Amino acid sequence: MRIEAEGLTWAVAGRIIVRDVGLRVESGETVGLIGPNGSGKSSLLRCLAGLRTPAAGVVRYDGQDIRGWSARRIATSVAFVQQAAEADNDLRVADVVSLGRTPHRGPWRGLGRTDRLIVEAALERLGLTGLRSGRWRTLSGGERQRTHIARALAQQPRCILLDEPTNHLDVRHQLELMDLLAGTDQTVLVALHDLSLAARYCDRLVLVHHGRLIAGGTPQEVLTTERLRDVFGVDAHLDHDALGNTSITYRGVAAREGGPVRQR
Ligand SMILES: Nc1ncnc2c1ncn2[C@@H]1O[C@H](COP(=O)(O)OP(=O)(O)OP(=O)(O)O)[C@@H](O)[C@H]1O
Repeated sequence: MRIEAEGLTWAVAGRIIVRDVGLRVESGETVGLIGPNGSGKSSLLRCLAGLRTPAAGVVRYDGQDIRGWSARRIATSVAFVQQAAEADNDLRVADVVSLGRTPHRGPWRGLGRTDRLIVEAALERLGLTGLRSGRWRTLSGGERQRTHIARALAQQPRCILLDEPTNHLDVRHQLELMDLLAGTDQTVLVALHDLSLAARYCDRLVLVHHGRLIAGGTPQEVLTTERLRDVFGVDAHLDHDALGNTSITYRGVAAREGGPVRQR
């Protein structure tokens, strides 16, 4: 599914948070959304997931304006894995993942055989089969995060939006998740702070700064020493090899004009 935004603007309490964003993620692409803290990544993802009403502009799924769509209709197309997603404390892992089937069945109907198979497959893909009976309140941060990603997969959306899905994961689980996202046929837009992961796994990156989309393209095109300094405030050395891999060595916080130089 293609997901796009045109002239998208969202404001709260008189402050513009997402400013005139034009973005297009093609069917099957894995696109990384990068930008410093507070630049508007989560807000943009929420607008794209239909959770925020834009002040201006439009969000389209496969060319269709989603204005007026019900939450359920949106959820059959798009799954959103939020940063600090919560779930009822008493639920078991498998129950949380089963919630992903709700848009397809309605809240009060039990799971059918196909639903159960889909839930089992999602548990397995996130390595949660052994934890299926674990209680939510007993899970680690990373286990909760994987559970929410499994719920999103069980939803069988055509597009997955993820907000910092790797922040609680150990290195192996980070790589497994990124492999999964890059390998799926679904359209993926994923906000990431880890620029090396973003460069390694994403087909394209889009860079948000002060609510505006200021750059988009291949990781090699978007990640430059100038942007790392000007947008992220760090001095870094970038190596883009012939195979398209990028390695980033951070040297320190970029010196502010008139400020102290802090380098290691
Ligand atoms: N509901 C809201 N009410 C008031 N301010 C908000 C609201 N949602 C977001 N903001 C503000 O909008 C700005 C962008 O926030 P957002 O969470 O979209 O950024 P982000 O790029 O995802 O940040 P981070 O990388 O820290 O998660 C922040 O200054 C935040 O305080």
